[in-house]
Amino acid sequence: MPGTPNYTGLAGYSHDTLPQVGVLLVNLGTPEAPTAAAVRPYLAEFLGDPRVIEYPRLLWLAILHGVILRVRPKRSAHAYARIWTEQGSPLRVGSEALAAALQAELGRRRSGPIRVALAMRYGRPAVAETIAQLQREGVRRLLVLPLYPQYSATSTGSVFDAVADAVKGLRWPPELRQINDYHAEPGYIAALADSVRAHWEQNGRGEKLLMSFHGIPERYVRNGDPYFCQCHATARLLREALGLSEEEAPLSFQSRVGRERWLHPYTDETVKVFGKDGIKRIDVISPGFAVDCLETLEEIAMQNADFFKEAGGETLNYIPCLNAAPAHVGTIADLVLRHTQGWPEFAADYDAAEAAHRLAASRERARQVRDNA
Ligand SMILES: C=CC1=C(C)c2cc3[nH]c(cc4nc(cc5[nH]c(cc1n2)c(C)c5CCC(=O)O)C(CCC(=O)O)=C4C)c(C)c3C=C
Ligand SMILES: [Fe+2]
Ligand SMILES: [Fe+2]
Repeated sequence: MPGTPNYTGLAGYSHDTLPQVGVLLVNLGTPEAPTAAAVRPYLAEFLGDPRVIEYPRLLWLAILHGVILRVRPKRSAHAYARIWTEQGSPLRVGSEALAAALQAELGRRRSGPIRVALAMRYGRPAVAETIAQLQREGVRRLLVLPLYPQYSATSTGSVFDAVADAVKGLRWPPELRQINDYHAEPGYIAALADSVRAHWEQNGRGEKLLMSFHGIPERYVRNGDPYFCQCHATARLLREALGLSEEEAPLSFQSRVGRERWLHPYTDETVKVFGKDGIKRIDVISPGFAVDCLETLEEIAMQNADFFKEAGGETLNYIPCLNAAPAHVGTIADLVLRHTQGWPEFAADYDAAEAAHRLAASRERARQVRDNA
């Protein structure tokens, strides 16, 4: 029996629409405002994601809604207020700038039609609404690029879930490709190394270069998450690029939540040990974040800087994320070009003018067939 369609689609399909390639950048998401009222729904969605908290479901939802969402939003809002800008949350501002710069860079490097869009895994613009919008704009092939250099089921895996959910409801899903990670991408490592050298030139050099990555529960790694290994690989490659030893440039994990054991060593404990050991000056970089956010600007540059000083240190210099720096945009564009190879509209020899010409000719033939009928 006909009724409401089970799948959404675009009415009025016509053979003469030029298909487009789309690139969907996805970052974590961030609250709409630095207030408890705005942080609560964001945290409810984030911490309600079974990829993030792998715990017996009903028990966890009871703890989340009964305890955590009553306490944490206020505390988090206070932290967000310390880094909020006139344009909004740094994570949003930085991600939007990166997406705009990538669109411009791809336009310079390829003549084929390509549309870059940005979605957030939690909050807005949501992955599903962004994919629907891309479809309306004619995107038939879609490359998904989560803005997480290292793969984790909790971050990248969750983005893939959201994409799968979004296309499940579509009558004609786009052709899909997904980038798992870019933790060892040579251009990415070189861009990080250059940013460290530039920082040293401008600010002088600390006694240590601490590479701090977002942590995850150790249990997830035991159960097969490659995140720990990929963080170590990024750290080793960055050390090699800078000619530093493991002692000069150690690795640590930040941002743990809850009582479970997370990946070690912890960033806060590490900077405290440095301070106690008489180290006066350290540099900290976060090679697991594409753009600056709460975890870098507040947790590293403010909180951990305080921990270091309280323990006897003098200066913690935070080295910013690559954000929309040209070297970062260039390496992401390289990734996109490599992963879209073979897609006709995006091939090296694609000629947009020729395609438009052929399209016009086919439209004209269709009109003649109609008129003769
Ligand atoms: C409790 C579990 C969490 C896991 C697992 C986790 C993994 C994870 N997170 C990022 C990137 C970011 N996390 C950010 C903030 C943030 N992370 C958690 C919890 C987990 N993250 C919370 C509760 C928060 C919110 C802030 C707070 O209340 O402390 C951010 C910054 C967001 C912003 O708005 O600026 C990023 C980015 C990765 C890459 C990751 C796994 C590898
Ligand atoms: Fe996180
Ligand atoms: Fe944090």
